[in-house]
Amino acid sequence: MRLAGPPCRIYRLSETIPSQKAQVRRLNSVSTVLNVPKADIYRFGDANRATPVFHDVEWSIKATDSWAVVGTGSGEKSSVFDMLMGHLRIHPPPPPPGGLFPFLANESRDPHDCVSIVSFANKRVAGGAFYDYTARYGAVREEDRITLRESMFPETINDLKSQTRIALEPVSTDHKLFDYLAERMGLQSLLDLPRIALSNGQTRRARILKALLAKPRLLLLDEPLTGLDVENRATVLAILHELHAACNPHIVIGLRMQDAVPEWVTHLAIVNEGQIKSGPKAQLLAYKTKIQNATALRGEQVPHIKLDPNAGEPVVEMKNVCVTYGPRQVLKSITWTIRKGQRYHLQGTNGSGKTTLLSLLTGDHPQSYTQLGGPSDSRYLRLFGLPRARLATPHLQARIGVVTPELFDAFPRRAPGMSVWEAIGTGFEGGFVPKGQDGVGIGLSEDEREWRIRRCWEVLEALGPTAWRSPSSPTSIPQPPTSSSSSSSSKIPSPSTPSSTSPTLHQFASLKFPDLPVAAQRMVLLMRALVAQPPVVLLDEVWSGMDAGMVAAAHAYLRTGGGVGKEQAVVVVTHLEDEVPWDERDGVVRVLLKDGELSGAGEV
Ligand SMILES: Nc1ncnc2c1ncn2[C@@H]1O[C@H](COP(=O)(O)OP(=O)(O)OP(=O)(O)O)[C@@H](O)[C@H]1O
Repeated sequence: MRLAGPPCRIYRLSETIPSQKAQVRRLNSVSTVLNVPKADIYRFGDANRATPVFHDVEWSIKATDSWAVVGTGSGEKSSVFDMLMGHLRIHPPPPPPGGLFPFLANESRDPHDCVSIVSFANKRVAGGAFYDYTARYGAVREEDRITLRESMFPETINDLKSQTRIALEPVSTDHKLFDYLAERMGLQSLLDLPRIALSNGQTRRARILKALLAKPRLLLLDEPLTGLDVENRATVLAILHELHAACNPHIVIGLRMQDAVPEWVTHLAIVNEGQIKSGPKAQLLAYKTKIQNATALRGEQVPHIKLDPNAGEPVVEMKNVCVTYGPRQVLKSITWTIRKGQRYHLQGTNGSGKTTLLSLLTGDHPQSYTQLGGPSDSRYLRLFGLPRARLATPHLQARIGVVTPELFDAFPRRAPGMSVWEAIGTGFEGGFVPKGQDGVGIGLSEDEREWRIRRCWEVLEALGPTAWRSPSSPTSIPQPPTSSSSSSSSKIPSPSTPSSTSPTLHQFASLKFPDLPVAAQRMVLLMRALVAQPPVVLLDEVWSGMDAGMVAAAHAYLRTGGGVGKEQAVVVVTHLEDEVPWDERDGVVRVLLKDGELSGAGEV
């Protein structure tokens, strides 16, 4: 049974939260939010003499200041958030009575309920098993029917079998705050949709809203703007600023080194090579820029290659293609021809249908079957010269290299997990299970097998840690397994060229994919998408969560012709133009999806 939500009325923020002034006064009287005395930070279980995660940290956050933690996604920034969540040992510990969070000294609630985190840099999927991320495109299963509104108030969900209420603690009873935030965040019209139907950016906004409803006193938001379009970035930032200014809750955000620092942030904690430098923004911005430039330069130095956009044969032909869910028409009439050699930047606001459009090409969307196929039909979807319905989905998976946020979240991580080598090797078939003794496939001719092994080493060399890791900061990549029982099940064949024999690459290839920091996992999935040199490559929000050095290495590889060649077509989806490896000098075509129509696609 679907429950009607609370009546919708728009409230002003000042009405929805306790008097700002009173709150700020109360906080000022105990004005220290966070206090880390001069201390070393260790993983739990490490002896005091072990190498600390961070040395000599001295960090204090006053309630009146606004902080951002800036760092790489390779583990260091998330370790700072781990420390703030109490998952690391601080030695010597912050002194009582306040401890780490003096402002909570008189708080009646459990401190664990007072400090919460929402991380977009670091999503880990429970259980690690592969799940069918394409479920959101099809008929929604009963258990996936939970609406966005119900997910905000789980106590309103009925048990599927007994049809009685599940006894849960209310997340929040503050319907005023809920209505206010849902309206401002553009979520009101989505509240009664199944939660799994939401787009990536819509889901991210919903996660922030849910965290705010739980009324933490301190909210840590790691990379809260990832995947949001330009307008939503501004809105979310403005809301966070308002809430933070009212100290309800106090907010600390996490940023990548290459991200712009919001205007209202007054202080930075910059994490680099085992050190946390903290202080006023004005004093630390130059330091941040220096680290950023040191890693980003390589990408800039790659020359532009002007591509001939109309040279290749069509690999995708769409005419008047549409996708509807009941009365909701997401794609109205899409006409688009993608040719070999073309580079597209697909633009559009959150929820405009970009992922839906790409899922038609990959065959993941059931409505891809219902589009017609003959060139004389008034609407059709043809892939590689054939009607989509005549192509088996595994055949499409082998011919389209793809990275999307959904695939990243769903990729199998269950223990003991694939090795990096095996994860890359699955890219030849586009599946999720490593195949063959070498992890590059079965039933191959010797030439094909050798070519595949060579390609794995090529992508590892171009996009592996030797291409992006600073030699002075080796800490962020875990060590390879020592026991034979934990080593990879596929044998890693030696490279044929001496340049690829770096021990670092061998070690990296044998690591377990799930053990890698999230940014490195993203690089591995990019390698997987490129390894087979498929005729079509779809890169949807691949750069989010990557460090500047990784983005630079990936851009350089894609632009030099090693990553993708003239026989391949590439579609990049990102909200930031700077993140597209090619620009107008290379012949990139920018297409915009708006109101279900695609503009800028040129020919029919
Ligand atoms: N089963 C469904 N029922 C109704 N609407 C749906 C369903 N599935 C998806 N939608 C809607 O389709 C729209 C397109 O979603 P899609 O993921 O393609 O957007 P997007 O452009 O990729 O967004 P983002 O930039 O946030 O990733 C969204 O508004 C979504 O809510």
